[in-house]
Amino acid sequence: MAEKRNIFLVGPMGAGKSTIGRHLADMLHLEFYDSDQEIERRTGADIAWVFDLEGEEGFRVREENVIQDLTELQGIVLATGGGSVLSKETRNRLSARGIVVYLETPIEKQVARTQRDKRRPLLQTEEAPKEVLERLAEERNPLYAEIADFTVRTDEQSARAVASQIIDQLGF
Ligand SMILES: Nc1ncnc2c1ncn2[C@@H]1O[C@H](COP(=O)(O)OP(=O)(O)OP(=O)(O)O)[C@@H](O)[C@H]1O
Ligand SMILES: O=C(O)C1=C[C@@H](O)[C@@H](O)[C@H](O)C1
Ligand SMILES: [Mg+2]
Repeated sequence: MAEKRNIFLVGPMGAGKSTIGRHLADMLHLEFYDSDQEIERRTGADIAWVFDLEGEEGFRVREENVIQDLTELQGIVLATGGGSVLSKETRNRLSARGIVVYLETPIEKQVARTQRDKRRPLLQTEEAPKEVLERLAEERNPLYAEIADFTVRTDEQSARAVASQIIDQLGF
């Protein structure tokens, strides 16, 4: 049987990877996975707890392992964690095992979309969320772009409309 293709969504916090990923999977009849949710399922703890107990370093090891396992599957949509691309191993895996879509959105939108949700430990600091997001963007945006097959903006249309646009660009 022909190999079923995977779609991997990358991009920063609040870009809409989890939300758009669910729509995409529904529309394409593919399985949906989210690396953050998978870490929570495996540990029985939420992301904030994992950061508290194991630090960001421990979280990144778990994230790399989860993505390693999930990229063995076929016919999935995977919403990756915003910092997962920091791992070269993960970037290589994503590039090799599926079509990588970079979801891009302005920092102001990221701030608005993440401000009511306290589940992102990197934004629960003294530093203003906008500054944290700008700092992360500087380091990570080139990494998202490096592995992206194509990029889609998520601030101009609804999540469902973005999913449709992605399907058009995938050509299947
Ligand atoms: N056009 C849109 N596309 C995607 N998400 C949107 C859109 N408009 C509003 N949102 C909202 O933005 C919020 C953040 O989206 P989501 O949690 O999917 O981001 P994420 O990229 O998965 O972030 P993280 O990396 O932190 O997991 C959600 O509450 C979602 O409903
Ligand atoms: O951008 C990041 O580093 C993160 C994004 C989220 O998806 C989670 O993986 C976690 O909150 C860290
Ligand atoms: Mg998410």
